[in-house]
Amino acid sequence: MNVQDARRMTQAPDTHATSPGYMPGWGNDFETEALPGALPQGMNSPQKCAYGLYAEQLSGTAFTADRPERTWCYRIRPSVKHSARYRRIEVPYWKSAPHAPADVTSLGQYRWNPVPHTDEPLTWITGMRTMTTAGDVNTQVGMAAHVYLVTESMVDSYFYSADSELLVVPQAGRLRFFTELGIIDLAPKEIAILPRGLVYRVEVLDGPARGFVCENYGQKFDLPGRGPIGANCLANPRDFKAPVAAFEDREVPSTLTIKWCGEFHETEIAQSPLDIVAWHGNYAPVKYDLDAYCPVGAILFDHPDPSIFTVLTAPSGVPGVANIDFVLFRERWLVAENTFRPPWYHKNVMSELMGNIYGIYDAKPEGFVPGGMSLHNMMLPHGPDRDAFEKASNSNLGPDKLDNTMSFMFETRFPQHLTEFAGKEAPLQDNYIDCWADLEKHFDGTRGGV
Ligand SMILES: O=C(O)Cc1cc(O)ccc1O
Ligand SMILES: [Fe+2]
Repeated sequence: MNVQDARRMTQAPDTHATSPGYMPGWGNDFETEALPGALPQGMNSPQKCAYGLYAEQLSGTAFTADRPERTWCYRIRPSVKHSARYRRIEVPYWKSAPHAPADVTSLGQYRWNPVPHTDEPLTWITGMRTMTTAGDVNTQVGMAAHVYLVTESMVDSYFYSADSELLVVPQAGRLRFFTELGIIDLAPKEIAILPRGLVYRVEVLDGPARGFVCENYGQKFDLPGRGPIGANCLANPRDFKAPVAAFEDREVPSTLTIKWCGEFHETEIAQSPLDIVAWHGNYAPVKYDLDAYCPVGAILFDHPDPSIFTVLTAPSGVPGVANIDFVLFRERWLVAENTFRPPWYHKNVMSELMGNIYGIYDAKPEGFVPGGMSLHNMMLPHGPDRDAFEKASNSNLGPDKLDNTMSFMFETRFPQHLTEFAGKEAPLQDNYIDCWADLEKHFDGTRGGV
């Protein structure tokens, strides 16, 4: 294809690629071009780039990082070309740490029903509802947990977060993330990571859409070390998919919204910023199918720590203590003998925020419903509800499949603070702690053994 033909192909429709394509592998050094020959070979900064493109680097780690993560982009215009100064805007429901409202207490066991949609049309930006924040966005530690309610596509409107990478966990509906580096379509049972600094717009493919977001202010998510498990199982690198290059050549007045130090700013731009024709590098968005997660568990007795179900971990700088672990409780066989099989009762120095994607969670057969969330904050006791305890203590133990279940946990070393939304507007279950009220005293001091 010659250059003229290739250019024509980008004219109608405006978008060069309308269905996504993906490249497999976690942390690979990818290369991809939407037009042939757009990617310089053997160097990054040629004096003139093919097709009259501009070269621009996106640095996701410091220049001097041991394993730098950066991507070279070949784009129609450099992203510095926008036509207005940044001006502050209000996005009232998207909060950042530190944020601990005085009239909301975070000390407690909390559970919410699914946050319902309303008649209000909401985009990815206006539909973000922060539930908790932890750490400090300015010092780049901690996280925020959000629910998103999205009914409308972003039109001539683009967004990036300078504060964070976003881990997106859909629960209902399908979304398209048209990013600078390509297109990711996302449905429930999949997750995506949108790196810090990457521009995108979000379209509704099948709405309304609801899901969860973990906003990571700190060091990027990585695959956990598998230790004695060895080289396979859990999340395998090849199941992560980065998009192939896709671009738009559209000259329409547009807005670009930036989240920066917890504040939102807007600028005008005369064209679509999604104009990267080719790129190479290892700093890219990815998606992952949670059905590809291969759980490893107890095959004789006892209940291991949930860290065996870690999909991704974001380090905090302290070895073994994560800024965030993303943990998946999916379908699996329970075979442990002579064992209380559900999660045990415990208090944890880490703070556990859980969400239900579908089905029933074994420790909470009632009340923790798809789309719902719970929070067991730092050092606050929790565990199976009364019915789960009685059932698991008395059932005949054969091999048992936990079917139709997918829940997850955002676990952080920092206490999580409820927002006003989480404490006052979201459908908080006021009676949650009653699920433990009927736990009986079984103690009999005259009887040894069981
Ligand atoms: O609290 C929870 O339900 C999450 C959890 C699950 C598990 O299997 C062990 C510990 C734990 O915190
Ligand atoms: Fe727990």
